[in-house]
Parts: sequence; structure tokens; C-alpha cells
Amino acid sequence: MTDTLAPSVILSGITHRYGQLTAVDGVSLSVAPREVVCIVGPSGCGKSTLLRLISGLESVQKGEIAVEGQQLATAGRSLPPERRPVGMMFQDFALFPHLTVAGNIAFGQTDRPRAERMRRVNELLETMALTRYADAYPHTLSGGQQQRVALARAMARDPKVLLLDEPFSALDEQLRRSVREEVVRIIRASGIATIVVTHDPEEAMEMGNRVVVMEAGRVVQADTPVNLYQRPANSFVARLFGEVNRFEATVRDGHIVTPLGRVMAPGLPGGTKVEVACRVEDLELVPLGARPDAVPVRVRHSSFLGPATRVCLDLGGSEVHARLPGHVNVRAGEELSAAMAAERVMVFPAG
Ligand SMILES: Nc1ncnc2c1ncn2[C@@H]1O[C@H](COP(=O)(O)OP(=O)(O)OP(=O)(O)O)[C@@H](O)[C@H]1O
Repeated sequence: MTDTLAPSVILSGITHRYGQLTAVDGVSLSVAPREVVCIVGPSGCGKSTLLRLISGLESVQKGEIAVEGQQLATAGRSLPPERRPVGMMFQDFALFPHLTVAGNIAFGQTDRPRAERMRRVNELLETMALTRYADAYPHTLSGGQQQRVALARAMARDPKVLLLDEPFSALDEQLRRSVREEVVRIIRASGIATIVVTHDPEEAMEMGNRVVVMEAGRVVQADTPVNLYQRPANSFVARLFGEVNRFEATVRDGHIVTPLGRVMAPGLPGGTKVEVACRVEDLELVPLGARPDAVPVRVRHSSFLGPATRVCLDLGGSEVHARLPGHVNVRAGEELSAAMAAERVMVFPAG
């Protein structure tokens, strides 16, 4: 593991305002060498602003950014983008249409002797399996190939950190998955510390050693994908990574009564207002009366999704959902019993 190594990238106390709007609010974050960190969050939460600050496209107003011990920027002091050891790849690839693939990759290395530049270009063409397209122009390439050219260009100057902003959003669903796997393989093999911005939680979990969840300019939780899913810091994080059923309730005598049964609440004082959340895949359905702890529900409708069946249920007039693996035959109007998987129920302070 890389945890013992000094971080490659350190952001300390970054706050950034556009006029009255605070786009980034006191963000501190470090990325270890060889680590891929994904920043995920809804539109407008400040993800791209963070990348723009690291790359130097935006000046730091408050806080500090350092890469491998070198200060890149602090309020009033800033290294220009071209002098930062940072490679950036944008969502639209931003390739130069009038330059060949080799020309695009060579761009920005003008400070290097020609022989060295060509050596690096050839090396990257090989890594990206693009050698036979060296003299082709971007518009003649597939989306996946263009993506690899953009990545090669971002890596050409041997940056110490790679920044990818929504790198796959221009690709269709089918292509996205395979290109994503390929890009992650290349990045991991390169060992460059990488920050990926995405609004897609699944993409973040698949790519990141660590995932940073942002909301309204702040970091809500920075953790491994497993911890984010199993131990979300709050209801917002829980909902980001999957559909949940939620109930507001109050703690009484060490437990919480919800419409789906009792939940233990050890250590929470009586009277505490809480939100109880249960992932749709953690709602178990059994025949009516089969379990004493389950409550009666009636099927409203169900949808077969391929790997799972999503069932919409009436619970005393309100609606809850279950997601069962595979194809499950349930009829509208059918009566069943539902219970939450006790060990996976989540309890948060009421918002
Ligand atoms: N140049 C700018 N001038 C004024 N406001 C801006 C500017 N750039 C971004 N903002 C605002 O700052 C906030 C954060 O924007 P940012 O682009 O960082 O969010 P984001 O999380 O990357 O969103 P998206 O996923 O939609 O790209 C938004 O409210 C946005 O409207």
C-alpha cells in the first residue's frame, strides 16, 4: 500500500468564491503517490473549480496547493499553469483538429530537445496502442481512440499529477465502460497520482482507490468505495450510492419504531430525532406471515431490470421499494411481508 509515502498532492483549506457564491468551502485533501482519487457530487458542488485551481486555470484565493513538496499556489502567489507538473484531460478531449495524433501528443513539450520529444511521443503511442494512427487526424479516430490521444497528451510532460474532468461523458454508454477500464489500467501502470472528477457515483467507485464526496463546496466524506457504501457519513452520501427507503423517527428506550419494524438504537438518548435508511436491496420480502418481525405490504407494481427486479410496495398508504436479484414474479395487488436486514439498517441524525 501507498499510505506510508508522503502525499503527492496536498490541498489545504481551499476556499474559492465567484462574487457572492462560495463554490469551494474549506476543502483539504491529499492524494498519495500512485493513488487514483475520484471526486463525485452533484452539478455545481465545486468539483471542476477544484481541478481548475490545481491546474492554475483559476487563482487561489484562500488556502494552499502543493505537489510533491513544491508549493504551486497560495493566495497572491501562483505558478503559471505551464510551469506546473500537472497534466489535464478535459471532457471534450480538446484535441487540436489541425494536428496529427503525434502532433497532439508532442504539443506542449516544446521545452524539450526534439529527439527526447519524439522518444516520449513514440513511447506513449505504444502505451496507448496508437502507433499506427500516429499520422492520422483526430476526426478520423473513434471516440475511444481520441480519448487515448487526450490521455497521452496529458501524460506527455511526465506530470506528477493527472487531472481528469468528466473524462468519459462524451462517450456512449457501451464504449464508456471499456474505455474507462483501459484508461484506469494505463494510469495505474504509469503510477501518476490522479484526480478524476465525475458526477457518476458508479464510475467513481470503479475508478477510485478513494472517493471524495462533495456537496455545496464541501467534502462530506473521503473514503474507500466499500466504506462509503457500507458506512456512509450521512443520508446524502447513502442516497448518492444507491436507492434507499427513508423514515423519520424518534428514539424511545434504546430503539426506534419505523413503519418497517423496530430498529435497535444503542447509545442514542430517548427523544433523539433520527432518519432511518434502508437500501432497496436490503428490504427483504417473504410470504405473508412467514416472519414475525416482518410487516404486511401490498405490491403496487414491479419492473424487471435484467440483473434485478424492482418492486414498488404499498406500506400503509406510503410507498417503499425493494430490489430483488434476478427475475422475481410478483403480481400487482399481491400481499407479502417486508423486513429490513437489521445489520444493514442505517441511522442518521435527522437533517
Ligand atoms: N467562472 C465562474 N463564474 C461564476 N460562477 C461560477 C464560475 N465557474 C463556476 N461557477 C459556479 O460555481 C459553482 C461550482 O461550479 P463547478 O463548475 O466547480 O461545479 P461542478 O461540481 O464541477 O459542476 P458540474 O458537474 O456541473 O460541472 C456553481 O454554482 C457554478 O455555477
